[in-house]
Amino acid sequence: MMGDPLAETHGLCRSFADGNRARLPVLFDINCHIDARDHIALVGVSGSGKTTLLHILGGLDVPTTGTVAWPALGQRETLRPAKVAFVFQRPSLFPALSVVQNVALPVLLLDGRGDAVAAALDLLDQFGLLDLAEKLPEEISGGQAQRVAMARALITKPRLILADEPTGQLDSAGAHHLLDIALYLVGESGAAFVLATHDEAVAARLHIRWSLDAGRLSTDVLPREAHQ
Ligand SMILES: Nc1ncnc2c1ncn2[C@@H]1O[C@H](COP(=O)(O)OP(=O)(O)OP(=O)(O)O)[C@@H](O)[C@H]1O
Repeated sequence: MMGDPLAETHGLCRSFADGNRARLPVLFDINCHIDARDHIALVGVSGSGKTTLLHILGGLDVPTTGTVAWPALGQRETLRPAKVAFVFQRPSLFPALSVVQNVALPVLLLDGRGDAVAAALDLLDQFGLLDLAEKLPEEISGGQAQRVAMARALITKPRLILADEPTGQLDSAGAHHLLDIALYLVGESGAAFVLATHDEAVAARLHIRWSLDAGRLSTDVLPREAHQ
């Protein structure tokens, strides 16, 4: 039997002030849930609300009306970085820290465990980035930085990973390579994985498809075997 969902929303709406006292509606009446082992592609044209929805599901933003909750994970304040990890669309590595320090950081912040660096090196190795371990973020390419950010998201073995266009700066082979490793690692841990993307070939590898069209969500679940 399926346990409690990791995340769920009911009647979620989000609007932003547009500077003119009017509200700009971005998400309308979103009802969705995420279970363990769900692999979800979140698709939609630019401006359709993908980042806004991911931020709310990650507890980084709150709905204007309606609800979001994490029944299997607990209160919003306790989600990150141990239970929910986020891969941001824009570069998010700390510029003063080396690649390996960036990847180890979430574990160091959590409990200062002595094996954080070893775990970070192991993950970098799996992503084919070991040679870059001692480099600073400014010394690596945008695509390499996206792979480092994905490694950093996975280091705490979170139950839910929310990734905002993590393959946007990679060529097709690089995008599929990143997905190969990420899907292997989330498959091992049983985590759920939500990936916003414009790339149909990337989206087609995930068995659940969420489409946002001008802030409205439709979902489509396909047989898992046909994917990956
Ligand atoms: N903090 C904010 N204040 C005002 N408007 C915002 C804010 N954040 C997002 N928006 C608006 O909400 C809409 C949806 O933005 P969002 O970034 O969620 O779209 P997206 O689907 O992720 O786009 P892209 O694919 O280009 O990243 C856009 O019109 C954007 O301008």
